[in-house]
Amino acid sequence: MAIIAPSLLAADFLRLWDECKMINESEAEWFHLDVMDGRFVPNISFGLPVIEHIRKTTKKECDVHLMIVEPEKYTTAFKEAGADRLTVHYEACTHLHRNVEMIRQLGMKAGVALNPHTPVLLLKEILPYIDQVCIMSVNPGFGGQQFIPTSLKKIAELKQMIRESGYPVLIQVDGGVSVNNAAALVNAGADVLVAGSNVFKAENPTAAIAQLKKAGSFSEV
Ligand SMILES: O=C(CO)[C@@H](O)[C@H](O)COP(=O)(O)O
Ligand SMILES: [Fe+2]
Repeated sequence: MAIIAPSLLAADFLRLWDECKMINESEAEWFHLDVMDGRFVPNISFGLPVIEHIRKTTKKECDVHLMIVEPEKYTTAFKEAGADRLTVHYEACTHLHRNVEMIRQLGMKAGVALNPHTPVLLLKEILPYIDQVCIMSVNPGFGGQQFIPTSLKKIAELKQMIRESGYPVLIQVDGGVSVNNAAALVNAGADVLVAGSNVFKAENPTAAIAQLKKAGSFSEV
């Protein structure tokens, strides 16, 4: 059964209270929060003050996806803002091991995200030190993009690597996730489905979350 993590990026920012309430009352387990700095990605989203307020409003796990350069400078600040899970990009870290150790030492779950062009094999040595991998199935920076189909193969390859490693690392897939590809993603090995537009832009977001949950529960393995 996949974990559902709606991404706030697609929410109506003038109605954040209602959007949070909707997530709180839904079947979603995590709240995915995309932080963009206009340097690592060509877009700027939101930062610490928004996360602080989301933290006060939701009991769901706050899963923060940092699309920023030098993420190590802000690890403590995101912990203080209320992040339960903190994901940094492989491509943004020179000292990835040091960064994920710091995240864990502060009591958060540590994640590493991979851009679509980055091979999963590069994560082999870091698997013992992390809790989740975020496979980006679009180029990071924007919501509402088309799912890149080769991501399915990456998920399957990573699943195999994780099985062989013996470490309990979750696979998250982020970008273009919908009820149409949820079952295929879970069958390939995804444990967590992040969905922005397909939840918040739906006519009935609560029902869209329930549909994702249902689609993600049909596993062939
Ligand atoms: O990290 C990102 C984008 O960079 C994502 O978390 C998006 O917010 C997903 O949005 P959709 O593709 O589901 O609309
Ligand atoms: Fe994200």
